[in-house]
Amino acid sequence: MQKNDQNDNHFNHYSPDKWLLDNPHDLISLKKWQRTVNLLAKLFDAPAGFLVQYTPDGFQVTIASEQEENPYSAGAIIEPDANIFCRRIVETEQSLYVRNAPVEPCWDTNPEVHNDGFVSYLGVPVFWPNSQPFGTFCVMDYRETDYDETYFELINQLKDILESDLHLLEMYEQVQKLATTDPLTEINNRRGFTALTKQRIRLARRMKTSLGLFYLDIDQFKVINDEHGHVTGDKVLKVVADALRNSIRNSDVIGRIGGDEFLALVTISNEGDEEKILQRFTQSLSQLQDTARLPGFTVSAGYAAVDIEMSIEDIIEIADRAMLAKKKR
Ligand SMILES: Nc1nc2c(ncn2[C@@H]2O[C@H](COP(=O)(O)OP(=O)(O)OP(=O)(O)O)[C@@H](O)[C@H]2O)c(=O)[nH]1
Repeated sequence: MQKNDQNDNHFNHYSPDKWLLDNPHDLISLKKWQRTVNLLAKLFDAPAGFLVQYTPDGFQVTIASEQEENPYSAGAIIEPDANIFCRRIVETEQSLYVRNAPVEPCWDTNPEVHNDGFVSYLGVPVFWPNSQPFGTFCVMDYRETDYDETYFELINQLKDILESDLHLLEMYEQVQKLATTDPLTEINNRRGFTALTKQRIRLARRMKTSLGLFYLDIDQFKVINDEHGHVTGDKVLKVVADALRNSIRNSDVIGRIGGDEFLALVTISNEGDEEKILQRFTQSLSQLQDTARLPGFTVSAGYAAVDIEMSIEDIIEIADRAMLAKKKR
């Protein structure tokens, strides 16, 4: 079982490793970006303007100016090791102006030059707010060009518009993360868990998959706090969250919904999966408990098969009752 990927069971729509086009969001107006890229091409009297995103998978055209002479459209992906102009920008994090590429041997293997026939390129790096490169904002021409200082200012001004949108997106992500994450264990809080669970139930309805819900509660947690102090109590909570993380799949959802209460929504593919998950949890918990040299403690777990017609609150109630029935006192 692989370590759980925070991106999948948290609300994390954006990261420098994901294509922005695959994660459309109301906050970003792609129409506005389209107008900005069209304007860039128009002001430069260039046949092609682009906003290009870079990820380890390569370069993706996020926006392409809408002109007949432009051979690339939004969504086009170029291999990460292709000798394209944008790659140089991402590597150096510097602007690049090539007036006449065919006379520069370093561009001989650039498909934009030898396949598409582009001659001139001007591009600037676009950054995420954390200073990681998002990609490039650029214009290309089939003719040799001689842009003056005004053009450099212009492309940088237009780029600022795009970067301020990326900033807004990042701030939104941060606020959403704060609102949905338990700061101690860094797993979902009740709000985050409920919202993600609703999504997963909708998906299960469509895909006709089965889900189950675990309700876990640490036994005598008050006594741990009273006898060993709150710092140890906090460590116990973190270890329980880590053991849960280690026992589930990427697409499962875990959360801390109260002081010492946890929930896990899991996909059930085969009969008996729930017992295997619980076994993995118990094993991982005991290992982590030993490593962290924590006082011995146990966790009671209740399980309910999810009836997708029921409300989440009712399903939680059933799992809670199952947990209480097993509670070690
Ligand atoms: N260290 C620590 N303790 C917490 C936190 N949040 C809640 N608690 C404590 O968790 C304890 C929960 O106590 P109870 O609800 O009585 O649960 P319990 O002692 O595990 O009893 P049973 O569930 O019946 O086994 C309370 O003493 C809370 O003060 C936290 O973030 N950190």
